[in-house]
Amino acid sequence: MNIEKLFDMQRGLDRYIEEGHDLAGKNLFDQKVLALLVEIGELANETRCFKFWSTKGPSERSVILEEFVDGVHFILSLGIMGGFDQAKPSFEAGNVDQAQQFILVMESVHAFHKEKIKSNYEQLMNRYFELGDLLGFSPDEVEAAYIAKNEVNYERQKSGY
Ligand SMILES: O=c1ccn([C@H]2C[C@H](O)[C@@H](COP(=O)(O)OP(=O)(O)OP(=O)(O)O)O2)c(=O)[nH]1
Repeated sequence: MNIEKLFDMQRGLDRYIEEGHDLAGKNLFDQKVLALLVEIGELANETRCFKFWSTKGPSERSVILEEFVDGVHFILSLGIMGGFDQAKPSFEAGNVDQAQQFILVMESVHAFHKEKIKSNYEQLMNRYFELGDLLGFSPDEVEAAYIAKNEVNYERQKSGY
């Protein structure tokens, strides 16, 4: 995965969205942190990994991957805002299950929100990409899905979404 390229694409999209909504220069940190938490919740819902009370299976892989890369967008965006866009993720998950990894990711979001420092950002990025590994996505698949969704995001902005 070419993470520098994804940071560049994210920078362009963020600028485009902010200019289009007259938000240039506005501090959107809290909104982006909440957006990321919501995306993580939506992702967990699609995997159904915590629904021990149900026999229904997860959503289609492509649906889960698209939710996953929505979160990638907000993680990159937060890294750009904080000046941490040199970060490089690790991809290998530890010995935890999906539900545990979701909780680790959410804890990292809160830690980064409390203290906007490089080590907290790196932990968040690593844990999120490790979650992708646990969900069965390769770095190249994540990159391709990110690029596709980035394009969709431009189209949605252009169509007044
Ligand atoms: O400053 C921003 C704001 C948004 N996005 C992207 C991230 C994500 O890929 C998408 C927002 O998520 P989604 O497509 O789920 O939008 P929604 O408004 O929640 O969609 P829906 O109404 O379909 O649930 O916009 C950015 O990259 N930068």
